[in-house]
Amino acid sequence: MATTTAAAEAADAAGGEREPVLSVRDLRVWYGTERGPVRAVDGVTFDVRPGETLGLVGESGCGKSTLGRGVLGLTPTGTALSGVVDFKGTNLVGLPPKRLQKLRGPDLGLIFQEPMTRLNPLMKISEHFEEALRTHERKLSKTAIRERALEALRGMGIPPSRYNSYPHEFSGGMRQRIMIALALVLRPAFVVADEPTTALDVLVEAQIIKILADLRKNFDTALVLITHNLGIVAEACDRVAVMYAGHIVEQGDAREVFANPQHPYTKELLRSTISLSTTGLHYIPGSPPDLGRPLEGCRFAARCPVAMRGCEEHEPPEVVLAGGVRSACWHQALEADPSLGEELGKDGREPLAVKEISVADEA
Ligand SMILES: Nc1ncnc2c1ncn2[C@@H]1O[C@H](COP(=O)(O)OP(=O)(O)OP(=O)(O)O)[C@@H](O)[C@H]1O
Repeated sequence: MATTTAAAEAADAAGGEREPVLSVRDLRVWYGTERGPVRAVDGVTFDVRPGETLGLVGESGCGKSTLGRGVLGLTPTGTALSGVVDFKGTNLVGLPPKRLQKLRGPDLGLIFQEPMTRLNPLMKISEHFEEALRTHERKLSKTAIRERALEALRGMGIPPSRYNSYPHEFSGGMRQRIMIALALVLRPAFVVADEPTTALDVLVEAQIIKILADLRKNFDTALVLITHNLGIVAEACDRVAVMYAGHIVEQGDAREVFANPQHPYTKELLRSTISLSTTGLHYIPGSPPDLGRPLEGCRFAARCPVAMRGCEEHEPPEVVLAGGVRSACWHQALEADPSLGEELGKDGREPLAVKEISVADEA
């Protein structure tokens, strides 16, 4: 786990949690398509505090990247955004593009998966840093720029002797670390890292995860880390948010959620992970719903091993459980407040026979 900053220690000593750097409330990000809206993010709420790493996990296509880009206002034209993304008191939703552009870099950072598409092959690494720093910190001298850039590169294990090299002269892992250094040289308060290690070998992956964890110590940066790798989340994240079909179904302290998952989807997702104690390969039958269709009820009901009849029609409320974990499942909601059961109707608590899905169905 990452080290605690002096500011975080002071907040702990004062007995309070620090104010979130980013507060997302009921965020919706819908893509406009010919066949109608694709509701990739459909009412999502979470906070990220300074120095905190939030892991965002879930199956492919559940909306993780859209959420990461949506909070930074980096979605394609024709995308509809609603809700609130409060960054240090400013709502980023609906902010004019020019103001958003100004925040990106010095305040808001994004680390992409494919560094080669983001680094200009005709520009030396030094020129990339000069461009980034000149755009946002105009008063810096050339010497100061060089110092800042070399400091950031050193932090990523790139020696100063490579400062004037071109992107193609580096390995894939090194290019990825250069990209991270470029995002961090401006010392942003909030960073989204979207699958930053997917294309890399395990040693480089471990290095990058260590670097991202150290961010907290060095810059007090708040980080949303999008990944398929639950092992990375267990190792590098303070909190975890589990996404399914455009919703966050469970979120809370990473250790707590991994040790004691509450939502049936989280349980299934964790069972699907290969570990040393795995004896057989588990997968979740079926596939997530089509986000291009209006959905009602619990979106996981059709695949949920413990679904009740009412789950199909009625959306489960989010409840706060022991340890501050939030889960949106009727089972936990009813445990917390049995009177909520009225909404499910007469046979609402009867088990829902989940359809056996054959290979032919899925093909
Ligand atoms: N530009 C787009 N236009 C229309 N639909 C899109 C667009 N980009 C993504 N989608 C759809 O939005 C949904 C969420 O996609 P997204 O890439 O955010 O998921 P993800 O969880 O990040 O997936 P992965 O783990 O595979 O990267 C998917 O149904 C996807 O097909």
